[in-house]
Amino acid sequence: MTAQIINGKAIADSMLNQILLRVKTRLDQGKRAPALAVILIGNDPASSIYVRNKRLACEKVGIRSIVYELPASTSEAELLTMINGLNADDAIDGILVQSPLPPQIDEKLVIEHISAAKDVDGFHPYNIGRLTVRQPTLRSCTPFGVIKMLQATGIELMGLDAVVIGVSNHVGRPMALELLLAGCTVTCCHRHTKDLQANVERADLLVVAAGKAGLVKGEWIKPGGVVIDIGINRLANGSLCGDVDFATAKERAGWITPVPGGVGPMTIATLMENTLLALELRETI
Ligand SMILES: NC(=O)C1=CN([C@@H]2O[C@H](COP(=O)(O)OP(=O)(O)OC[C@H]3O[C@@H](n4cnc5c(N)ncnc54)[C@H](OP(=O)(O)O)[C@@H]3O)[C@@H](O)[C@H]2O)C=CC1
Ligand SMILES: Nc1nc(=O)c2c([nH]1)NC[C@@H]1CN(c3ccc(C(=O)N[C@@H](CCC(=O)O)C(=O)O)cc3)C=[N+]21
Ligand SMILES: [Mg+2]
Repeated sequence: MTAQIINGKAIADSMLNQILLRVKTRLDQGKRAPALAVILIGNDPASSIYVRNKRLACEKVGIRSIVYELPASTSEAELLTMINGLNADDAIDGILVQSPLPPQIDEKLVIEHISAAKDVDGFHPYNIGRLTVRQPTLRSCTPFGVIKMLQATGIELMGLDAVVIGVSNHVGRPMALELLLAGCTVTCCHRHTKDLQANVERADLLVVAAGKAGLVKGEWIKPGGVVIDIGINRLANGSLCGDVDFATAKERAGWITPVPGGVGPMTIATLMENTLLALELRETI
């Protein structure tokens, strides 16, 4: 069997078109455009590319973006002061601090400092808690983007045996919570998992977010299963790949996402939607 490729880029583009229409409607009604503040600290080349992609997406959908580029030497106190200002600024709807951060800055502290109502990454413990108790508000962009991608593809999630590899706060954990909310039976795998292969082999739906090229062998995939590869790895030749051996996995899976062109564009489209939602939610209080 050869898998159907899930075209995340196309699904994300149609989401962006719908967001643009919603923003235009606001403008026609005399309301203002949403605004996203992005803080980039230091000059990690990958982070610079992602931030540029976020700014381009904002331009496509009519969201005002303000990118703050701060030196790698920025202190934690300086960053927290800047966040205070953005939290208090009524013209700002979303605040995103690009990770990773330099070692002198405690990421947990920074995330908790962002107003939960402006946490368009969905990383704040309040927003993670909302998802945990089945009352999601602002949902983490990558996991929620994966759910939207599966819905757009027409894949029924209720009752599936889902296996998530990777349990980070930003990706793996909220992914497992999203799948639980969607009615899957969820298994979480990590570095201490005894038999990764055995878990993968029984997955109707496999979601991989480890950041290790070649971690999942194509031969492990359950025939006809759904494979979502969140991993982004840059190879020595400059090309990108995921965590799953794509060429072999696609000969067994029913559905599979490519890297690039799979989950990445969905993450960015969901960030745009969250920014609009953050504005709408603040308008109702
Ligand atoms: N497509 C997109 O939109 C996005 C892609 N990414 C990509 O997704 C990947 C994961 O990101 P992130 O969660 O932030 O990464 P982290 O490094 O924070 O977390 C990786 C997780 O994978 C687990 N892991 C690592 N190696 C193994 C292994 N050999 N076996 C089992 N589990 C393992 C780790 O386990 P342990 O906790 O035990 O160490 C950890 O839980 C990266 O490639 C990143 O670039 C990230 C965000 C968005
Ligand atoms: N506060 C914060 N929020 C994030 O959401 C966040 C972050 N920090 N730090 C880094 C990770 C990574 N991430 C990606 C988003 C889009 C693509 C993406 O668009 N990828 C394209 C390829 C892009 C390329 O060519 O490099 C694709 O997969 O098709 C990738 C990775 C968001 N992250
Ligand atoms: Mg991480």
